[in-house]
Amino acid sequence: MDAAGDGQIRNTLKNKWSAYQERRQTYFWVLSYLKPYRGSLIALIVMGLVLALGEISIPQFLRYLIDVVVPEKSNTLFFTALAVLILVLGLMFAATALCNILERSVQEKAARDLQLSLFTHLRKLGFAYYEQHPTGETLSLFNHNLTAVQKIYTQYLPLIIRHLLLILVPLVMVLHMNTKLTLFILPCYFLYYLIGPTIDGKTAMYFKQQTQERERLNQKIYNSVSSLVEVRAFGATSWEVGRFTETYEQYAKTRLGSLLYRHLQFSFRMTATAVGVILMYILGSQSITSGSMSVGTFVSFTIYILMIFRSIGRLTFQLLEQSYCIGQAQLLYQYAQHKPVVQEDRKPRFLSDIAGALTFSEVHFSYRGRSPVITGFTAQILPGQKTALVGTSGGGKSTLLKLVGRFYDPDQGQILLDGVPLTELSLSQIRESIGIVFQETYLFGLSIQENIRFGRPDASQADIIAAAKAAFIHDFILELPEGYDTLVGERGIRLSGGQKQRIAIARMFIKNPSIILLDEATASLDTVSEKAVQHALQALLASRTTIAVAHRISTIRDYDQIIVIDQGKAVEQGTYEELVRQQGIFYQLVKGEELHEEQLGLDMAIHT
Ligand SMILES: Nc1ncnc2c1ncn2[C@@H]1O[C@H](COP(=O)(O)OP(=O)(O)OP(=O)(O)O)[C@@H](O)[C@H]1O
Repeated sequence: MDAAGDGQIRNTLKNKWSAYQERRQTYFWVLSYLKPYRGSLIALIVMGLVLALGEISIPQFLRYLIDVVVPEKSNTLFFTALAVLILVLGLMFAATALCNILERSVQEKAARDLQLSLFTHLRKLGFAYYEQHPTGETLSLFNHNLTAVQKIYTQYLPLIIRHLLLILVPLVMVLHMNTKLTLFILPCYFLYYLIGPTIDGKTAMYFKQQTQERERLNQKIYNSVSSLVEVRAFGATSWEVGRFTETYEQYAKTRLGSLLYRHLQFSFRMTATAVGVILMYILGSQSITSGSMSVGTFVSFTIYILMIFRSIGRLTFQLLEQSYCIGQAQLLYQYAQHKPVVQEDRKPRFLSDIAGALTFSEVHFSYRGRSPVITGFTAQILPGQKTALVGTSGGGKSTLLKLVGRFYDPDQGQILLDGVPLTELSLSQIRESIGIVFQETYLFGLSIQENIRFGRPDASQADIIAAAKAAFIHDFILELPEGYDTLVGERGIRLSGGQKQRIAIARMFIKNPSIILLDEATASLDTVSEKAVQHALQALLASRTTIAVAHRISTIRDYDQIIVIDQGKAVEQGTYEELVRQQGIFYQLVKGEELHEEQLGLDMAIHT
């Protein structure tokens, strides 16, 4: 074999080894959530053993009944055997009930702990994770993959031990009863393994594909629901339905393949079992006629053999299912290993009071694997000063806001808050002292009151009303059918973009941060709504440090400083008047906007 072939084999082996290692780590990671419930697990295993021993003892009773009690025609013996049988069955019944209760409780608790730790992790991953991972993918992880992990907890671990026992003990019994017959029959069952592994491999492959297709389908459903309005507005319903059907067909195809191979698996296993059973009856009847085996022994032999076949079948099925479930759990494991892009300092600093001075010193930043977005940005923002960021689209304005909120860290350079690098400050203090108003406001499907209280959960009713008044939304709220208790969102009333923005501003009043970041907060509003929101914003921004990404230059005339950003750098800096006087890029932007507004006015005049 040549060196290239050698290298290929080595690579394949290496890949297989690392895949095995990851599966092993995933399995132990899933099991680690069982640690607090060790006691219950041991009880489950003990109960499983009782059940298995009970099952194993029943054929012995039958043998005794057929070979001893029936020929002797003794009532005493019959009733004694019956009483013992009832006792055993009663014990088995109690053990089954206890097993079920314990199993449920362990499953629920471990799954709850896992879910909780994954949710906490999702919060830690924060903004950067949401930006890079589609919501459908995360939903699928939390629904489908989590259910698969729950299965590992419940059925498999205690059941595997029970089935192992139900194979080994009957095996010893049948070998002891009739070694020759056992050695003839058992290999038949393993006929399955001549072709079984190929079928198993195909089943696993289809199952994996099915999972991937299901994820794609979930994402598609999520996108379709989210884009319902746009799709209708564009009259693109048939295009959307076509795309949906295509994704669904692909999913259905892999699901069918997966089902087909599962059925094949089942049928081949049944055939192999049937061959064994037929052989057992032929050879067994010969042994009875020749007198080398009693009828009772043959009956219990048959039950033990069937017990072995059934338990091997179940065990293989469970091991396979477990292997699929580990495949599913792997995605959750990978997700749990995701490191947040922003890590809190081991000993974070906590400032007693935040004045709100921000310093950007030679900041460089690029999104992972992308070309640089911020390329040496330097600026100074004094406490309470209002700064606007303007510039061409894609210049890095929103990215700078994300860096101030510490959703990402600069690759080089520093951002300081009141003279302390953001990286040294406690993350919770940064989040508390910064308020962000986005272009789109998300309102929870709760009352208006709760939506405002979101800014500070311990706020009183009086604080909420004061905040709503400050945001010029109080009068509007009072006109609603249930005032502050009116539900908003999909199940409640619909609010206009401007009304939502003013609720977001009321939230900020309640939160009372020292720094406000505005990301084109009024860009999508009409002129009337914009005026109302601007009014509320002016009140909010008074004496707070503000950085606003401005869409309309007319809204930032009174700002203390305007920074023009081009390709991640501050290229012009000054007040509105100073920048206009410079006649540089900002001057061009102002002229462009004036021209645009003139054009708009002209168009309106023509149409009216
Ligand atoms: N999460 C992200 N991952 C990768 N690239 C991103 C991400 N967010 C933004 N970018 C890219 O970074 C560059 C700067 O984007 P940014 O949104 O900061 O610009 P902007 O000046 O705010 O633009 P606009 O005025 O159009 O909102 C763009 O090229 C954009 O495609």
